[in-house]
Amino acid sequence: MSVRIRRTLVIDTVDLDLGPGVHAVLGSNGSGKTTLLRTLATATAHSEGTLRLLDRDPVGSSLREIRRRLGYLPQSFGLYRGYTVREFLGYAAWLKEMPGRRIPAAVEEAAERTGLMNRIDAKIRTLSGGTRQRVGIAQAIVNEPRLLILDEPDVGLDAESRADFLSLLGYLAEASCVVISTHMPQEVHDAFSTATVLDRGKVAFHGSPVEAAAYRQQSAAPRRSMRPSG
Ligand SMILES: Nc1ncnc2c1ncn2[C@@H]1O[C@H](COP(=O)(O)OP(=O)(O)OP(=O)(O)O)[C@@H](O)[C@H]1O
Repeated sequence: MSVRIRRTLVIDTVDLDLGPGVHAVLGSNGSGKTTLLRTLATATAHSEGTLRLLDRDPVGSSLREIRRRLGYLPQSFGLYRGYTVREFLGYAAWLKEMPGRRIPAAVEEAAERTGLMNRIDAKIRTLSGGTRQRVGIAQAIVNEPRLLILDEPDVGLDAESRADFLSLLGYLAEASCVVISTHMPQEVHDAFSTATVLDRGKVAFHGSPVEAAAYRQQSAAPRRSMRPSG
């Protein structure tokens, strides 16, 4: 499938089949990572080819069904600063059309999994940047999504929070397809299921994260040798 924004072909004939697991989308700035993730999250429509999400075409009532089972953390997102964490997560669950009786337990579970229980009744405006990022992750997982799209979720997380986050990803990926755009170090990618490297909107590489690292090193090499010496 391809995605055009205005007239520009931003995603060019990307052909991927992703199942349960953690799938990294890598590439330099402007390569199309955010656009691909927005398309998988149904925030941007694809313009050519076919897109199937959770075995459905993202149109009409199927689109609504996909969104119920989708979690999305955009690169930058708005938080209701006057809400408490509990209120905000409850609102996110309501937007996902979760049954009202299930929402309180789902909110606490998402807060527990993201280490937010001790701040669950704090107003969002009082939270640090890293804690707000955890709220962003919590809102993405509150409905136990089967498709989870995370655009640079580790931004602002300290080393301990990142380690917790990676074990959370491992747990979620047992049953769900997790697609993550990240600038995390290579050794972290090695635990992921696949890595896709985008280059100007095309898939330049798709395979194991270890092979992706070798590919990226190789493709970066000529550029390094072009640096002026001295
Ligand atoms: N709304 C838009 N209008 C015009 N061009 C856009 C728009 N959104 C994205 N683009 C262009 O599409 C290309 C891919 O952008 P995208 O944000 O998807 O890349 P990215 O790989 O996520 O970059 P980064 O790592 O900097 O976040 C860029 O050239 C960008 O300028």
